[in-house]
Amino acid sequence: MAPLIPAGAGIGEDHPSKTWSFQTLCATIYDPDHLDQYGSSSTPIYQCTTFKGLPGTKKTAYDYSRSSNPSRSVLQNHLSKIQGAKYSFAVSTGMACLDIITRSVKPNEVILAGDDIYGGTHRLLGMLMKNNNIKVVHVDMSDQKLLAETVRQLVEDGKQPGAPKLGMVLVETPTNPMLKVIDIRACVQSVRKYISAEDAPIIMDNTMMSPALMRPLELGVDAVYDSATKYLSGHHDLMAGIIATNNDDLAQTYHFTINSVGNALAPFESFLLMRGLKTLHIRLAAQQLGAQRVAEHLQGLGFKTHYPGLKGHPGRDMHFSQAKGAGAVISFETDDPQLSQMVVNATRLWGVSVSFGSVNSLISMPCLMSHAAIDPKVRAARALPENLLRLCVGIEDPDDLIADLDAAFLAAGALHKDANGQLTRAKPASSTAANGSMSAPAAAAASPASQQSIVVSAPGKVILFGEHAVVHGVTALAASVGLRCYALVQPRGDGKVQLELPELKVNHEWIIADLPWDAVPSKVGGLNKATETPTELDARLLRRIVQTVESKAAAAERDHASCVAFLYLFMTLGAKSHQGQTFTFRSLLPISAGLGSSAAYSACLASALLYTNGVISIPSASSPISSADADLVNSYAFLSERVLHGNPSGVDNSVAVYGGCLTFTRPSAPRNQHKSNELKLLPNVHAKRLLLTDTGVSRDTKALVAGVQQRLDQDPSQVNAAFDTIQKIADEAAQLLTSGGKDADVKLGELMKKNHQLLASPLGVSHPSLEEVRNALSTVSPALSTKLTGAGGGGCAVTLIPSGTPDNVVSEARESLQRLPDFSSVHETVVGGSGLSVLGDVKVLRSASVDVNGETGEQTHHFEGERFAKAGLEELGEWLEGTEGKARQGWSRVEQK
Ligand SMILES: Nc1ncnc2c1ncn2[C@@H]1O[C@H](COP(=O)(O)OP(=O)(O)O)[C@@H](O)[C@H]1O
Ligand SMILES: C[C@@](O)(CCOP(=O)(O)O)CC(=O)O
Repeated sequence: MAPLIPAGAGIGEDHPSKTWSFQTLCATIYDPDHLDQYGSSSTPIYQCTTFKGLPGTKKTAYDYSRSSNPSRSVLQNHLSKIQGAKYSFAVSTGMACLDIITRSVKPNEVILAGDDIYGGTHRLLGMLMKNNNIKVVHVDMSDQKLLAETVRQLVEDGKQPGAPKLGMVLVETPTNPMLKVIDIRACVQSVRKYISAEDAPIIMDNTMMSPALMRPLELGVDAVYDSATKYLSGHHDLMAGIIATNNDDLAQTYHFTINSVGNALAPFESFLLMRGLKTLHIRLAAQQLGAQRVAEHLQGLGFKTHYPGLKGHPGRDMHFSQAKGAGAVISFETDDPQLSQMVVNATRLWGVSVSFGSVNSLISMPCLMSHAAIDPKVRAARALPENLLRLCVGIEDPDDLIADLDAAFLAAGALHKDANGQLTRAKPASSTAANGSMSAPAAAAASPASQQSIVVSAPGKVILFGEHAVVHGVTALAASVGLRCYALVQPRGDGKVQLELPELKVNHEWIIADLPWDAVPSKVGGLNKATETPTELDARLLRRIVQTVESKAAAAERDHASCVAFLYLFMTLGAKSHQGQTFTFRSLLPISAGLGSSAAYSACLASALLYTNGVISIPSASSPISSADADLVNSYAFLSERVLHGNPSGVDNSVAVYGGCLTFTRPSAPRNQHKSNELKLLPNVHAKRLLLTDTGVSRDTKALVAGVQQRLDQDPSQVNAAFDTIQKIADEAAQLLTSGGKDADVKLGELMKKNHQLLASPLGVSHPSLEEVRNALSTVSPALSTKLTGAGGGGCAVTLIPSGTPDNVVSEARESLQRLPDFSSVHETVVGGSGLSVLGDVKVLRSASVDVNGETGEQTHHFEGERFAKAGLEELGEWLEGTEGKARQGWSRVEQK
């Protein structure tokens, strides 16, 4: 028969191990009950489920591995030695320990727990409350008086017939993640004053300290558990939990439960844990030294830092009276959740991950990660700052860890470097209450942008003059049109990113952690995203993204480029640790018709990512988007355009972002001496009516731009002369558009025709379908001047409808277009209109339908994500923008420069 409960060390009183130090004990697995027949120097793995033989014989000390297994027995005996415990149990995870321990709490009993606890503990306690009618009371256990009074009250209340009785006390010190210190001896004393261990055992989670630093059984608690996934194993390569107790009854109960439930640690994990334990002492000593250095550095920089090793940490002396060291977990506050997120994103050496205790250093935001299971309101009530960062220091060189943190602070704008190279803390953008915690509404308001749903939108454009020439430094005159692209971003929690493109009939999904993050160059990862934009595409990152996309979209497919641009910006602005998002793009603009659908897509993509990564703040309803934010969106939109188009001029994305009617000149010596893009918004442009005719002939902007470059290389004098003329045309047109005057429309029409001729030859970008449109319309009325717009080669033509044109001429024009062989659609629009827009409060889009939960009476209002993806284009436009008589309120629009 297998041993019911694993025995203790099993060594005689006179064995020298009785005097060995912890360090020696850890490294020495000595177990006379399990001598290996071959004298193997490490304990073999008994990878078997059953053991042969009849019960009761010597051969059959074991029968079934769920009940006991030699690999686990050796581990448990070793654990008993290093914990100074009579009984130790090894199970599948730390949470499994709590599950086993809390199974003895009965319905209508109370578990008294701390108020700063791990999110997983909170979740399990919540489950017990919901399913088992167990009550949970949280109290700040670092407040001795409050704790004693709460215990007294609970015991007193429990005396009433039918009233809930105190059944267990759950303690952890230092707390996770605020590192609050609890006086264990005093806690035991105040609980035992009112209630016995039999009625209410005191259980301690010792994961933050491990037996290397604290032995809670010696301080009087009844049972202790550790997540052995952390320090005890130390390499982030196994999940395990351990329970220890000196109490015979508790040991019997735990053993019975583990055997019944079947969550004992498997043989291979037992072997791995034993291997990790041998270096526990030395690892933690090194980690602790590093943690002290890092904590002092953070405090020196002016961050509110929580670490028991710091002078002035509340309860520090108490901590050192019950523990041998301060551990290697630190938390600190930046006072700004978005800033914290940027810091996390900018670190390189610190792994962004939950958990702690590994030899590698980790950084995390508890409220988004380990403690996300706790409702934000509860977190706020427990004074857990949303901006809190948690560091788990590994065994790396502390100098490297500090240098990496400083670089991340600088990149995120949390620190400034002065002329002498001195680092000083930058004033946080949004500050919290003096104690660093926030009220519930403030916490909700500061909830990370990545958790918010938003809709962004950007218009298409029509180039009235100067397309193609603009790539080579000539001024283009362009205006936004009424047709727009919209993007809806919705948070999700499964670590996946989804890209839904209904217009292209595709829906792709990637696991964020599986994206090629290793290819993100440090110069991109380390950029201060709020002030800097990568100017060049990184060839390696692009290549790796193309490879990633290839499994979903073939290179020849239209969505291929959309996916590559999407992932390029997602990885440039986001982080591997992202919790997940769904992006849905809808385009009211015809795609690939020369109306700038790609630029509108790029502007939506850039702004959606900048907003939801917290790089820029989502404006409150209806307040304008600042021109600084618009500039940043424009620079990232240009990056996306570069992915889509190779060598774009930047005019399209500028119109998509700023809207209105503008001239745009790109720096290009010797044609102009500009140092950066010159963008001039044309004021007071009269509402010119335009017809936009889509020939339906698809073409490729990238190829057409490259074709013009080829002609320029082959015949520079002729092509440059054409560019000179186009420059004059654009200048004159800008004058006419702003000053108006007699015959302005006639003159503008003439200029359009002239510009078209030059695009046809020598630039060579017209197409028979475009010439047919021009002929058809000039036959209807010679007053209708038409030119190609955008890249040409098909796509769209733009026609100026001079003021005073009778309606029947416009209808006739439409009819004649319908008769053309190459014709897709015709839209009437006016020049100008708003640029980038954001709807931060998507609640306004919620339908009237409300679900009421029968049990709780809670109401769920539906934001119709599905409607966004599926609505017809006309319905979508009216839903998002409202109708003429009743425009949708709440949109924030770009301030006109
Ligand atoms: N709504 C959209 N969804 C996905 N991709 C889009 C969307 N709009 C544009 N694109 C991308 O932009 C490309 C079109 O760019 P381009 O040929 O320059 O046409 P346009 O003149 O309309 O900008 C598409 O092939 C696609 O990759
Ligand atoms: C041909 C060009 O001048 C405009 C391209 O516009 P579109 O992609 O056809 O919408 C190229 C550019 O400016 O980047």
